[in-house]
Amino acid sequence: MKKVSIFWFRRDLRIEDNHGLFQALSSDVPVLPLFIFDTNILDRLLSKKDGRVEFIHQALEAINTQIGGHLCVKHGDPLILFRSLFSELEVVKVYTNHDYEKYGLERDAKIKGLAQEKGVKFETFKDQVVFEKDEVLSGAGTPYTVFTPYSRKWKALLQETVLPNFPSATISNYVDDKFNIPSLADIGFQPSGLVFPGLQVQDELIKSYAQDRDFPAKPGTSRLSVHLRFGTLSIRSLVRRALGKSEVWLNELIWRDFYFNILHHFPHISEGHSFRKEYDRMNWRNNEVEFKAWCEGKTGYPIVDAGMRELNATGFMHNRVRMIVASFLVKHLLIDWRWGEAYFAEKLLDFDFAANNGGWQWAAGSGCDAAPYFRVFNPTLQTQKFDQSLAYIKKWVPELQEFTYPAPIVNHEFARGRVLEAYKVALGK
Ligand SMILES: Cc1cc2nc3c(=O)[nH]c(=O)nc-3n(C[C@H](O)[C@H](O)[C@H](O)COP(=O)(O)OP(=O)(O)OC[C@H]3O[C@@H](n4cnc5c(N)ncnc54)[C@H](O)[C@@H]3O)c2cc1C
Repeated sequence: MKKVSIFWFRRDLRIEDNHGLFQALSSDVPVLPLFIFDTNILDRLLSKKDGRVEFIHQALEAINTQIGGHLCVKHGDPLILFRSLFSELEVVKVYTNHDYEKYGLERDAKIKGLAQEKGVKFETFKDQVVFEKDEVLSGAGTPYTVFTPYSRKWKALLQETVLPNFPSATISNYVDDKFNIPSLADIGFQPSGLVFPGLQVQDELIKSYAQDRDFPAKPGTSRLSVHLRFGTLSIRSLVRRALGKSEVWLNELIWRDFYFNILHHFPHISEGHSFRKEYDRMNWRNNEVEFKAWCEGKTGYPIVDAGMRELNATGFMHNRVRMIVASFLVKHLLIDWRWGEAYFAEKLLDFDFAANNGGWQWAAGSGCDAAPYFRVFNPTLQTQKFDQSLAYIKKWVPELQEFTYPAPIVNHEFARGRVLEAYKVALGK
């Protein structure tokens, strides 16, 4: 048997500037590039038209074309598949990039254990974030739980570091074998009908990001989140683009690192707990009819309905509107933030556990945020500020002026009083 190494693609679906892939290709041993459609993940998806699966499939086709057909794509349970790969091939080493999520960590520990049993090396690399784990700590050696001091330290560290650019696309030390990629239908999925955002962001957009980013009717944000989610773009390349052009956009990229940092240091958030555990005492109303109205964009609050309809139709929602709909679910309807978190997880193309959980806990006041629970967004004022001409709302709620459009599901002032009381009771204020 010929010796091979395996590079296992996961959230890093690109050839350019890929740390683990670069390390694998730089060794003498030919590399089998591998992707696994993991049935432990796919079997839990509710729709067979899930856009994320289609996005991944397209990214794999692109990689395979770029590397001349050498990409090996499998479908099944990674542990079982690695067991057969280790028996069919003389595998010297498995290379892959770090995963930070609960399932990924447990899966990697099992594969590493199996590799060790078979005498195969298993090594992972930092690729998905700029700084990870214990790299950004306070002077006292503790993790940051508030963004601003974290970002200050992050920026100071960046100044001391040369941000690497791994030339993985320039080395082609792949095995000779060529493979066919299974079709979407082969793995039990169908096209979603969604349009995926492009890979490009113009310098002009980055430069005017600070002025435009809060207005959902404007093309003022990059729409790169799905590419960062699946690694079709390198975070390092985007940080390089941001430097000197927009401090505000750079901060958004740092928020992403920040939430990975929270996930790493506070794993209880992966177990369904509030970041601030006292918030788990909240007594939610959890009215299912109201939850359905929120999901379907039928609350009678146009900005909330527009956001939910955008999400349902495109798999995307503008950040300002994500904050408004999340606040509305939690504060106006008194529905557990975990219900909203789960709905976003099902629908968002860019769904990422760390950012999504962080965003929802921020909205619920239970997260790592200096702003307290009593910030209750007023959807009407938010509309006046950020969609004054109603351009965004009219796009998604065309029946706004018609009698078919529902009356508000709840009165704002009443809801505000109700939620503040509920928080006071829960927190013993
Ligand atoms: C309730 C809620 C849930 C969210 N869920 C997710 C999620 O599942 N996945 C996700 O990627 N983002 C999530 N966000 C953050 C943010 O809304 C999206 O990253 C952003 O809207 C994506 O649009 P964009 O690519 O145009 O971002 P831009 O504004 O162009 O920002 C550039 C990149 O920075 C990162 N980023 C921006 N804002 C944040 C943030 N607040 N937290 C973490 N990263 C950020 C994203 O990777 C984004 O693509 C959530 C926010 C809220 C309030």
